[in-house]
Amino acid sequence: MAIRELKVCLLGDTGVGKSSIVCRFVQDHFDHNISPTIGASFLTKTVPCGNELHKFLIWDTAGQERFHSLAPMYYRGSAAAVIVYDITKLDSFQTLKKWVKELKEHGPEDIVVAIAGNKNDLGDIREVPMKEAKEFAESIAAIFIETSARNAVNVEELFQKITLHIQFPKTLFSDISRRHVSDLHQVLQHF
Ligand SMILES: Nc1nc2c(ncn2[C@@H]2O[C@H](COP(=O)(O)OP(=O)(O)OP(=O)(O)O)[C@@H](O)[C@H]2O)c(=O)[nH]1
Repeated sequence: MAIRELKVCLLGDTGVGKSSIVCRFVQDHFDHNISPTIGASFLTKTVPCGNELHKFLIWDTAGQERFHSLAPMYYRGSAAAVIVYDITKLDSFQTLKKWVKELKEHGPEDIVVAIAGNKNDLGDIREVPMKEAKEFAESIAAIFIETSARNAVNVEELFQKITLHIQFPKTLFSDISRRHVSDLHQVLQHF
C-alpha cells in the first residue's frame, strides 16, 4: 500500500490545547497537567485512507510569544495548518486571525487551513460564539470544527476533514458534488 506523507503543523495561542489535541489524536490520551511546549514537538500517526496509507507528520508548535519567530520553519512545506483557539478565550480567537493573516502572506500557497475551536466541553463559559467562528472560517474557505481534546470530541474528525480536503482540493464539504460521493464513502469507511 502506498504511503502518502502529510506534513501538518498546529498553530495558536499558548494554552489553547494544541498539544492536547495531538496527544488525543496520536495516543488517545489526555493529560490535565501537560506542560507548555518549548520550541515545537514532533509526532506521527499513520491512518488507512482509501487505497493509501496517510502518514501525518505533525509539528506541534509552541504558542508562547517568544517562540513565534520559529513558526515559519514548521508551516513551510506543510500540506495543512491547524489553527487552534480556545472557545472560552476571545483573545485566542484574535490571535487565530493573526495566524491566518501570516499564513496568507508567508505560508505555502495551497496550504489547507483548519480552524479548531477547542475546549468545547467548557461551553458554559464560552466567549467565542460558534456561529461567528464558523462564518469566519467560511470566509477564508477553511475547515471549521469545534473539538474537545479532554472528552475526545471531534479530534479524529478534524484530521479526517484535512485528509478529505487534501484528496479533494477545493471541495466544500457542505456542497459535495455527486461524482465525489462514492470516493468519499470509500475513504471514510477506512477511517
Ligand atoms: N477543559 C479542557 N481543557 C483542555 C482541553 N485541551 C487542553 N486543555 C487544557 O488546557 C491546558 C493547555 O493545554 P496544552 O495542550 O498544553 O495547550 P497548548 O496550546 O499546546 O499550549 P502551548 O504548548 O503553550 O502552546 C492544559 O491544562 C490542558 O489540560 C480541552 O479540550 N478541554
